[in-house]
Amino acid sequence: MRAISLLGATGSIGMQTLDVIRAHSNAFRLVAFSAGRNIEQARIIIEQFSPKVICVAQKEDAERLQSEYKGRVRIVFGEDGLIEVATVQEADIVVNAVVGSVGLVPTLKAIEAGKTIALANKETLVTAGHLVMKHAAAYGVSILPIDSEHSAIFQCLQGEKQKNVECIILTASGGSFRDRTREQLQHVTVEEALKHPNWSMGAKITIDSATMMNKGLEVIEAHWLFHLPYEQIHVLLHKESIIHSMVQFHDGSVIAQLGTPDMRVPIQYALTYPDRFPLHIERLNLAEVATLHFQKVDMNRFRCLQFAYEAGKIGGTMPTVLNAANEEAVSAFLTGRISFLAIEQYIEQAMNWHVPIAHPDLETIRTVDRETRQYVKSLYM
Ligand SMILES: NC(=O)C1=CN([C@@H]2O[C@H](COP(=O)(O)OP(=O)(O)OC[C@H]3O[C@@H](n4cnc5c(N)ncnc54)[C@H](OP(=O)(O)O)[C@@H]3O)[C@@H](O)[C@H]2O)C=CC1
Ligand SMILES: CC(=O)[C@@H](O)[C@H](O)COP(=O)(O)O
Ligand SMILES: [Mn+2]
Repeated sequence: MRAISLLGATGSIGMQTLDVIRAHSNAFRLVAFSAGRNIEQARIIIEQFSPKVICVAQKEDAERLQSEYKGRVRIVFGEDGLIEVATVQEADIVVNAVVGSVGLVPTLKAIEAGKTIALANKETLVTAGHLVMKHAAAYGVSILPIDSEHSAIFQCLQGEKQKNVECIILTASGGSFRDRTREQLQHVTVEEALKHPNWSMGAKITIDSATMMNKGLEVIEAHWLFHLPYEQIHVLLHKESIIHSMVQFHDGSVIAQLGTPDMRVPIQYALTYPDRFPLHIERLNLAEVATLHFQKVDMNRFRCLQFAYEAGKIGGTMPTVLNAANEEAVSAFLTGRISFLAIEQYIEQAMNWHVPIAHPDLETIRTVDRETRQYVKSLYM
């Protein structure tokens, strides 16, 4: 029986993780989880899974819940609460499915506590991949990817030697505006941006897919997870999201992982690794699909992807700035304060404003994250 602590249980990845736990209740049990502000959903999860400890974002919500569940569940809140959930003694695996760089410190603390990390929260690796990977190596902890492309690559690499990898190819759907010109992007709405063609996901990542920043974040995530230079990480447009990513080897062989787009596959693989459990999802029928499409990415059309490659290659605190600027700009777009194209404009301005610091420690990362958010806010407030 594997004991799981789940950060971000009320979100898209969180709820699908609960589906997997429910489907294999003989193999997994939920011992702790975190929610943000969705207290109604938190109550349902408490009733179904009877965890030991849960964390919510706000102190008032924690106090209210604690009086409801007195003597049954310990309720904590804020960043200290997230750390408590991430380090709860009973947990073997911590699934990190919160959105944003708020996931960084709980991940570091979970590593220190010796937990296996199943990582969906890509912002953690983008903002401080060097710290996370160094920490994981020092504490002998595995970081298992949940992001579909990285799970695909991880699966393709099983039994392979790192030295034989020529490059990896991340597939990209192109997001909600794949077929629109830059001219047509000027007046797009939040509602249109939130319609991803293939995946049902949280709001922030859906906007990231539309700007292609999602693929940019994934390039940096892949750099850290698979120890590859940026020159060996490629992106290919593939509108069907059936090939989840590929690895090309020095002998010219290309190994790909395919499947219908369903995040329960990579979530479950991270929880069962190195085993595989049955999963009752729609099977891929290639005869029915008949045709798969591929296209070169136009970096001028998808500027955020270009910014991510640049930030990754500069390194130091520049990926922290890329991530923080993106989080702030996406939040401003989602709340109707800036236009869709202003997202990339503010990220570019933040990267031009920042003087990168090499080999930043955690304190520096946190300072740069905070200052970048203030800088981006100053551009539209
Ligand atoms: N959705 C997907 O299919 C995929 C997602 N990912 C990555 O996984 C992560 C989660 O994505 P997704 O599930 O879509 O996101 P959602 O927005 O659906 O869920 C986010 C979760 O984080 C919680 N949360 C939000 N802000 C805070 C905060 N400040 N403090 C504590 N908890 C917070 C939310 O709580 P509440 O709702 O209660 O407020 C919710 O539980 C992201 O990093 C994303 O990029 C990667 C691949 C695929
Ligand atoms: C499901 C998943 O992993 C997302 O990151 C997905 O890949 C988004 O798709 P695109 O960014 O390719 O549009
Ligand atoms: Mn992905």
